Amino acid sequence: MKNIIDFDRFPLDREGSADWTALVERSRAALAADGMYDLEGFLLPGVAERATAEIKPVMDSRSHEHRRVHNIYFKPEIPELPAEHPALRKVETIGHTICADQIPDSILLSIYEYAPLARFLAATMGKPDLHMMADPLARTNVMAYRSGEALNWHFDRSEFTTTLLLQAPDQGGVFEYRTDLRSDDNPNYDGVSRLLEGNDPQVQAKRLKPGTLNVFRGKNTAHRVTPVAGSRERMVAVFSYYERPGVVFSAEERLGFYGRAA
Ligand SMILES: O=C(O)CCC(=O)C(=O)O
Ligand SMILES: [Fe+2]
Repeated sequence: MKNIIDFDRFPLDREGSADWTALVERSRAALAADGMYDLEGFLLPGVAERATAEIKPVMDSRSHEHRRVHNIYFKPEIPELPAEHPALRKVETIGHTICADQIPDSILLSIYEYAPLARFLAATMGKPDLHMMADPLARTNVMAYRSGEALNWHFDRSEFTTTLLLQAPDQGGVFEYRTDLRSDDNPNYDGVSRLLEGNDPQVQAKRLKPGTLNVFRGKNTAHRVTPVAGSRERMVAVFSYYERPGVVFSAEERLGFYGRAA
C-alpha cells in the first residue's frame, strides 16, 4: 500500500499515532462543520491514472448504462406529498456503472480492502467499526459520466458516502452539494423545492482532483454531479462499508442498480 496511498500526508499505516489522531480530528471537525471532508492527494502521483487504466477497458465494453428519471428521494412517491408538489420535481440521471466483480485484482479493490482505511473512516465518522460489504457487486462500484451525462440531485440512503475520484473530465462534472438541506426530524420540503428550482444560495461546488478521497454526509446533504462535457469521462469509485458485517443487496436492488442480479 505504500506505493499507492501517500502515507506521509495521510498516515493510515500508523494508527493511533499523534499524526493519525490529528488527521482523524481534522476530518471529524470538517464533517461536523461542512458535512464533508476530502483528502486531496490521498493517492500518490500517477496512481489514479494507473487505476483508471485498469478499469477503462471494462468500462468501455461491459458497463451498465444507467438512465433514470427520478425525484430527489429516488422514490416513486412520498405519501405525505401530492404528486405535483415541487419537491417531487423529476430530474434525469445518466451514467455508466461497473461492479467490483468485474475488476478483480485491481488497484482500486486493494484500496477498498485495506483494513486500516475502514478503521480510519470509522474513526472520522465516530463509529466503533466499519465492515466491507459481502456483496460481490455492490462493495465497490465505479461510475463513469461521459459527455452530456450527469448524476442529478439526490439524497443517499446511507448516512455517509465515501468516494475516490479516479479521473476528472475536461469540463463540467462538478460536485455540487447543499449541506443539511433536511434533517432526520425535518424534511424541509419547501427548501427542497427551492433547491430544485435553482434558488438555493447555499449550494456549494467542489471541483475534485483525481486521487482525492471524499467523505460526505449524503443522507441529508442534497448533492449532484453536473453534466460532463468533453471527450474525457469523469470516473469515480464509490466504496461501501457498513456498521454490521455481511451486508448484501437483494436481487431486486442489484437488478435496479446494475441491470443484473449476479
Ligand atoms: O460522483 C460523485 O462524486 C458522487 C457520487 C454519489 O453521490 C453517489 O454515488 O451517491
Ligand atoms: Fe450520492
